[in-house]
Amino acid sequence: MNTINPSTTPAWGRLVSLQEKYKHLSIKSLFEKSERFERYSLQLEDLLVDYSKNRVNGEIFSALMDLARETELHQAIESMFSGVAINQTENRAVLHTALRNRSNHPVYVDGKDVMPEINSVLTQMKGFADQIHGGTWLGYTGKPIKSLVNIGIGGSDLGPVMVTEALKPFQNPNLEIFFVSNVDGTHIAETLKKVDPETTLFFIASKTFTTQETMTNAHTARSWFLEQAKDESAVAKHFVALSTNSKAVAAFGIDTKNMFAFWDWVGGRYSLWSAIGLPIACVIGFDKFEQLLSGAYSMDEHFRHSTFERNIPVVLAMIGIWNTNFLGAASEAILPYDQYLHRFAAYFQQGNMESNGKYVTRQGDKVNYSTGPIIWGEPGTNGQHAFYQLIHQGTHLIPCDFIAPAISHNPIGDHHQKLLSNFFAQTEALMKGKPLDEVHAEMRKAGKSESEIDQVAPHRVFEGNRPTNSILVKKITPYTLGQLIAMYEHKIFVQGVVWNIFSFDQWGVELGKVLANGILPELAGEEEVTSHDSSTNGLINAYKAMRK
Ligand SMILES: O=P(O)(O)OC[C@H]1O[C@@H](O)[C@@H](O)[C@@H](O)[C@@H]1O
Repeated sequence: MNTINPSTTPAWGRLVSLQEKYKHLSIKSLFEKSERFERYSLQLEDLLVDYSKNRVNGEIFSALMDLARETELHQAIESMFSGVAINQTENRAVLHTALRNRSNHPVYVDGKDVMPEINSVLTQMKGFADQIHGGTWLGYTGKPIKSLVNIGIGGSDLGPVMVTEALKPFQNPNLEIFFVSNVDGTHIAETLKKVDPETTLFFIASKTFTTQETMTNAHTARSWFLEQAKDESAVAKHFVALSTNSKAVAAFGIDTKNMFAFWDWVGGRYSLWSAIGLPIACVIGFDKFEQLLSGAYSMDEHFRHSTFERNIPVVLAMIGIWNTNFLGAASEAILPYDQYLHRFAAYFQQGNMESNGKYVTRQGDKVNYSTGPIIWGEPGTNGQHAFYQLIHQGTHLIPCDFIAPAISHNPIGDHHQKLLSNFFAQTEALMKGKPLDEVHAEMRKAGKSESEIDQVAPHRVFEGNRPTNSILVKKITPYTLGQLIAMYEHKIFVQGVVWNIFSFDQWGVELGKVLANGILPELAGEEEVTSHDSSTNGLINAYKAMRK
């Protein structure tokens, strides 16, 4: 990977001047040109991305595209797809795209084509998913599996949770799925209350198979299971492992023939396309899982081969960079107008923040510009009645992505039209705002007194000019969901390339883990702890006193 500091490129310099030149640029005024929507929207099959409601004009857009070129994005894209070890701090390739490479053309890592291994795990997954989905995999007392429990955390949890929720309309009604991630005993305890050991299958999902939370929950699940089954040999019918670590899987007591492998070149937060996706394949069926892969593949092809100006992930990423680095936005909201997508923002909170929450450049210095934004969001319309106040009238600039399907899986009465009327109205409102004279006129019309108008009118003003993207898909299907996920994955990738950071490691999660491991034995006895600063000592000792 190159080590170009984006802030030293000519394009960045131009963007700095453009920011000054267009500091009063109003999005509304950009719409005086009638072809704005046609020029500033892109379509890939049934996915439409409208980025016209951004504070971006032709000059800014072309400087952003130049910035992508000057930071050698094209070479970086090729390096990722072709298996170069671009995750340099871990010396690994980054090949979630190979997992969904439906062309099956060879992809080489260290001179070896990885496609045969990928295909062989997919075949193994199909064999297993068909039995679970078809009700022919039987538990130790001969009953079909009804309940699936995925035990995993971070990337080994969020993807399968998000996708199984998003694709609930495609779920086999004979199966129910649960996810246990938190080491808080409540999570596993409440889940185990709902399932029967005779008809439950546990997926122990962990890339490393060493993660404290997952191993703790897995051991608890195993003990709970054996209390009833009383026979170690029954474990094989009820526990499977999704991991890269066959030794640790065997040591846990799961037969490696019940292990579904993946590889170190699959990042945790990019792993739902790998064996980590097995629970998805079980509940929606393997054919639908393949459609999810195909959707992602279609976005991969679009991303790899489209010119930057017509490239959806590139355009979204560069507009995000404009908002972050030139307009000063510190966060981005993802707002799906689809209840099934209720975990979508949480999924990309990890995807984005673990990937691009970095202040060290690829050459090891501190960056002199902002990097990854804070990602958050909830489904519309719920968010409208909660936090949109701040998006409309707060002091922070919060660029938002609005996502909606044209066709609902639940076309009841006029629910969907009401939902979508809000989807359309919000981006319009955020752009147009409402000036003081309009508020005055409205209040006068409503017969308000002049003193009331003076007092209240300023509070009813919306300054508008708040940037949004609108993403409309025909329907949420495995295919379109695959496209949407891959679109955001590549957006994150592009931004990491431009920001000159390493997007595929996550050293920032380590320190807390190490300190917790040191504290754990200190919590065992009654003696006073003195090994930390006075706050940490004070808290630990207060905890010990309280638990007596
Ligand atoms: O899949 P395992 O190895 O259990 O890791 C689970 C998660 O752990 C966290 O600390 C992060 O590193 C995540 O990226 C990862 O997805």
